[in-house]
Amino acid sequence: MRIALFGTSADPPTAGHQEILRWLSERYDWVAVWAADNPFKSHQTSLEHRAAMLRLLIANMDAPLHNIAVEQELSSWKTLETVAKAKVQWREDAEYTLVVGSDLLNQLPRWYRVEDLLQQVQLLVVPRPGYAIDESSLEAVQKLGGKIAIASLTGLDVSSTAYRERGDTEALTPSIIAYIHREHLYKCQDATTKRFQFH
Ligand SMILES: Nc1ncnc2c1ncn2[C@@H]1O[C@H](COP(=O)(O)OP(=O)(O)OP(=O)(O)O)[C@@H](O)[C@H]1O
Ligand SMILES: O=C(O)c1ccc[n+]([C@@H]2O[C@H](COP(=O)([O-])O)[C@@H](O)[C@H]2O)c1
Repeated sequence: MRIALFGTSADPPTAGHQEILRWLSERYDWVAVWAADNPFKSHQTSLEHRAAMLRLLIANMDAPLHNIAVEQELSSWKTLETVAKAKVQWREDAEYTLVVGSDLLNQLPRWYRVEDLLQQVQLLVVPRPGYAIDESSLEAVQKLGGKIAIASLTGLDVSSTAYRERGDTEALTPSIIAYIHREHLYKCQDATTKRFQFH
């Protein structure tokens, strides 16, 4: 069984995450996704809201995809811990692929006990506009034991930051926009979005 593990800050989840999930679902037996904290970032919304938005993102995908699940109990800021939980949930001998965007390649060597982590997973890097995959970053991760594959998909040119900082609703799907309005999240951005709509 081939399992894709995809953790996200989901602050908020974007159309970019959705596209990656769709792509993974066509290639892996099971796609586990969860909202998590990232110790290298601050988050603007509670983990509970971020997990709820992630569930909505998946529930509202065009085609019903029966092999994607929000496995929120896997969530930990230490991905090593997430993998340990995954191994309890599925078999020890399942093949685990950790999915990250190319923007994380430079951060990865600073992750918690990264060598232990890289021993237990394959790494799939999704190219992201603006974050070229350079040889030296690849080599650094390979030296730590990383078994790296590059996805044939290039991610959309969107980000959660683009929404948080500029109110870029192009990055979001309609159900996430509705949830943000209903729950009064990201207040400044919401005001910006409304102002743009009126002018
Ligand atoms: N458009 C994208 N293309 C490729 N990878 C992506 C894309 N969006 C997110 N990812 C990857 O998905 C994972 C979760 O991303 P994250 O939730 O941090 O989104 P983000 O848009 O990068 O957020 P932020 O702008 O807050 O940093 C990371 O591995 C990230 O590299
Ligand atoms: O294990 C770590 O040390 C570690 C450090 C930074 C990020 N992560 C995880 O990487 C995933 C992607 O993070 P982000 O913020 O880019 O969405 C998410 O599951 C984080 O918990 C994990």
